[in-house]
Amino acid sequence: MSENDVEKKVADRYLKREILGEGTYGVVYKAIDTKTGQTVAIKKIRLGKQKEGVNFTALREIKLLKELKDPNIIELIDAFPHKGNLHLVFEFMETDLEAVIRDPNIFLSPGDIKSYFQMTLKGLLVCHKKWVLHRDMKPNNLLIGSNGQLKLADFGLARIFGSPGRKFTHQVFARWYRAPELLFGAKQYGAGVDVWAAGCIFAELLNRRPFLQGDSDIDQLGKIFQKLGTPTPSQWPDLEWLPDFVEYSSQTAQPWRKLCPTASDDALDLLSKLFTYDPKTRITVQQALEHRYFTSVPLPTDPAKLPRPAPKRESHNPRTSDLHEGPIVLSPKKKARRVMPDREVFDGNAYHVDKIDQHGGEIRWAAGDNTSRNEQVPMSVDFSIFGAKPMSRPTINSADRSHLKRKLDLEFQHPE
Ligand SMILES: Nc1ncnc2c1ncn2[C@@H]1O[C@H](COP(=O)(O)OP(=O)(O)OP(=O)(O)O)[C@@H](O)[C@H]1O
Repeated sequence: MSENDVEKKVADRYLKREILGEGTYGVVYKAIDTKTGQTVAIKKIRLGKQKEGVNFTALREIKLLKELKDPNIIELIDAFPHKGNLHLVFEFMETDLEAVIRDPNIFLSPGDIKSYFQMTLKGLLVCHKKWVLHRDMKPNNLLIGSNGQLKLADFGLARIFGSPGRKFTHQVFARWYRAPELLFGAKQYGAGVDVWAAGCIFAELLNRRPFLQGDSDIDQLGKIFQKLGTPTPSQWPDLEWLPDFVEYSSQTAQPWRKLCPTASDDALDLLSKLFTYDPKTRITVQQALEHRYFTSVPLPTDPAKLPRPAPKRESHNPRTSDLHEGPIVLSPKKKARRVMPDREVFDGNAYHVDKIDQHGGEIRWAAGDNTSRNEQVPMSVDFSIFGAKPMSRPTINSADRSHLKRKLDLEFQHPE
């Protein structure tokens, strides 16, 4: 049996349904796993031509993700290459935290907020215990299942496939959750970046609106300082050594009570610790979970009782309920909110940060890497070879993504 036959057989296990949307790494579509009958979400990532050889690091890290099994982490059920694309098969999730936060019909009680945030931290703790950072924590990456369980998604993808090009509109939103050390160009960073993002998500749950909405990296820092005050040398001794350090005019911190008026004292205390400027003294996820906020009344709501929006992708539509009919392409509503034309500025510096020394000293996006984030760098995967040296990080530009989408639509129209 040729390698292609093996690939085809694996791919045939899944019956493609409608497109769910398109994210930073490619198109995501709903599918049925014919082996188990389970509904799954398949993320299709273009790999490019095989001439680049093996991306051993990507394979190893995908394997690592597959092994990460936890109630608060989305399960990576399968991963396989097919027709030059890498397909990542995840359990299907009904909705996400962004949809919960934005739904005006949903009232979130203090216990509900506590429950959603506790599940977020529990998922993060599992990642951090395995020395894996999420690096792209934001409410739409926190998926929610039919039983109310919240699960971290898009976990580790930034590290495997590289940080997406700055021209993606998606990145505008990622910025709001970005820790100040990243905005100041830190080359080495740790779990604190996820803790900062978790703080932003917590404040967003409490206020029902994004907490720090900058429209450029510089503006993002401005927004942070405007609320939390400019960091003093005693608060963050190493700040001035960061590569992109610039001095901001001094501002004093606003009281937390004013920033999150509806929060309890315990919630405000936890918030202030999550937003510690110096990453070295920022609270850890473990410490955050041990904070008295989680043991004081009201206790976290049972996940099954949490309010959730109506499932955004019902299959009740008679046109989609028959597996043998052609798929309906659905564009999730929330994407509309993401398009912010003319706001993206490529400053060329602040995203030289995708390096971390958490996994055996590996540095990703080597310093001085001159690969433009706007260029396509094909990645190829050869599942039969191990031990080759890691390749450079690939990126997928928006032209590729449109191409990929067109191709996918064509495949739907002309099933093999
Ligand atoms: N496991 C899943 N179950 C159901 N829907 C999913 C799943 N994973 C992703 N989706 C949906 O597919 C679409 C694209 O998701 P993807 O994670 O690629 O991008 P995103 O979260 O919208 O943006 P970004 O790439 O910036 O995080 C979204 O509408 C998302 O809700």
